[in-house]
Amino acid sequence: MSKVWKVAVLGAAGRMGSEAVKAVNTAEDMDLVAALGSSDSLDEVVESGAEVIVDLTVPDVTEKNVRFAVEHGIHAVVGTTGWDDQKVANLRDLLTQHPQVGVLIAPNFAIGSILATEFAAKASKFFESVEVIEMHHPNKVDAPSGTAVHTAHKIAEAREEAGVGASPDATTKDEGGSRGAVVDGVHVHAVRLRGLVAHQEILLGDAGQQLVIRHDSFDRASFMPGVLLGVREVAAHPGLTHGLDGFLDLS
Ligand SMILES: NC(=O)C1=CN([C@@H]2O[C@H](COP(=O)(O)OP(=O)(O)OC[C@H]3O[C@@H](n4cnc5c(N)ncnc54)[C@H](OP(=O)(O)O)[C@@H]3O)[C@@H](O)[C@H]2O)C=CC1
Ligand SMILES: O=C(O)C1=N[C@H](C(=O)O)C[C@H](O)C1
Repeated sequence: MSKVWKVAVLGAAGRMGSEAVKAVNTAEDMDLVAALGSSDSLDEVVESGAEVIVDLTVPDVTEKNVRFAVEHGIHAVVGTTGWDDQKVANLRDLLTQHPQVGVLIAPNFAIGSILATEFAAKASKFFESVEVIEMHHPNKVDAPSGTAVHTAHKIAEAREEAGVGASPDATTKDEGGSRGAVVDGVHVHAVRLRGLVAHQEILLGDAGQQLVIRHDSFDRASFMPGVLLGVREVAAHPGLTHGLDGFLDLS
């Protein structure tokens, strides 16, 4: 009999959380021991004997939830957005005091999205210009998306390593932020539209040519294999892993 993971889902009544509850309940190597909403106490996680939490809550509370888990020796798989540099640095500090605990922060659990980000970062040193467009359902509370921020970061890293300069841009007058947010020097545009789930395009331009790398999540089912992989792997990776690509062989 293989290991059966005791899992607590936080944000269990939400769009992602409710899918995760179904996915964990369907996985033979997992046992859903707690499903928490916003009015439940985190003490339930400890009382349930959970070995791993899956955090799919809201940007304002995810840091508190993850800190609680780490302080109680519980691993964490985190899909919630809002992990800025300061929060990530604080978490790294905390994990040094709990070296046996693993935390995965996954800006996106969908394999296609992870590959799109990877391909875009690889391609970006060959093109003078690069911009990101993320498109989501209108109930999303944060912009730009965590995936777009992560993608911009990876692109910026790859271009810096290759010695590629900033994308050319003659704009001197931008009425109302028409050129979007600038994340690590990469312009990021956010669309919110009824009917959408989660979509991203990376536009790469050079003299006389354009490459567009696009990923679409049409259903939240697309995220579930990644969530389950995270639960199965996180304990084997103590410390912080930022991006599910850390658990995949993309070489
Ligand atoms: N990494 C990935 O692949 C993906 C990540 N996401 C991210 O996941 C997060 C959740 O998205 P989504 O499901 O659409 O959002 P929802 O608003 O549908 O769900 C959030 C849930 O969290 C609950 N919640 C709020 N505070 C707490 C708390 N303190 N403890 C427990 N539960 C709490 C809310 O409950 P209540 O209604 O009672 O307030 C709600 O049910 C977002 O940050 C989103 O960007 C989304 C899709 C994919
Ligand atoms: O809120 C969402 O829906 C999503 N959030 C994540 C993000 O901000 O990148 C992941 C995915 O894009 C869906």
